[in-house]
Amino acid sequence: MLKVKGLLKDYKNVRAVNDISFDLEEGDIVGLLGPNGAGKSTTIKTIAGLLRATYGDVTINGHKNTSVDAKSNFSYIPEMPELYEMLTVWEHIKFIAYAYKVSNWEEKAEKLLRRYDMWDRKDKLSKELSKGMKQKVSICCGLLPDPGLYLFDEPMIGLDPKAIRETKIIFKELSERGKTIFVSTHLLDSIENLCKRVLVMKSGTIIADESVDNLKKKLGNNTDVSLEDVFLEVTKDE
Ligand SMILES: Nc1ncnc2c1ncn2[C@@H]1O[C@H](COP(=O)(O)OP(=O)(O)OP(=O)(O)O)[C@@H](O)[C@H]1O
Repeated sequence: MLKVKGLLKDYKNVRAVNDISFDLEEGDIVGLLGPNGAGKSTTIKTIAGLLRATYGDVTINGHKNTSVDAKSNFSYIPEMPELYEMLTVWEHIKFIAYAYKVSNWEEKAEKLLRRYDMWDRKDKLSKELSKGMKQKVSICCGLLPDPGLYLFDEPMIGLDPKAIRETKIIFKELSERGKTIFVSTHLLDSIENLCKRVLVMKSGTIIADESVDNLKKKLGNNTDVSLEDVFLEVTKDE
């Protein structure tokens, strides 16, 4: 579904992503972990085509990531929700529905907004929403077109516990329907039981690409070991 080959991204004087390669298959939920500045957001933005790769190839369902065919087959949900201040929640949803030609969109949108406790706020302007509410709208907009691939950058930040739980349930439902989810996060316990596989980045490179179980085994197969323990161990400075 997603193929990343030899991806390298330089900002002026900074090599943010240094020659990374990986593939994601249909139905995968893969976590992208790493300390601050590791290159997670840059990787996701480059896959989404918002940043131009310095080198390397990214394909989505066999199509180059910047092509229209690829763009119609993924949703990118950014770290900071980017909404139009003077549009209401419902107008955002309608905009996405029209842009992606979503059939039966009103019914789907109502279900999504209800799941995120946003139905009663559908006529509010986005500038009147809290940070968490904006995040919920951003997630609903990403979910509405029902693409094959979801790129989530820190989706849980700012969400209340109920919305975090709902998001995890939605991830599972999407995966069961063969959708692919690539999710960066620092909230390790939020994905521990969700992602079978994690990529760990540090200083622009992938230092681990394994199942959570395998990573735990590397720490002695202790059943008390958490993903947080594993993360701190693999990312510690030598
Ligand atoms: N617009 C930019 N211009 C120059 N350097 C940048 C820019 N954006 C990010 N960087 C640098 O690229 C590197 C990777 O940043 P990135 O935001 O991808 O990391 P991250 O893993 O998402 O971090 P965080 O967990 O803090 O969100 C860092 O060294 C950062 O300082």
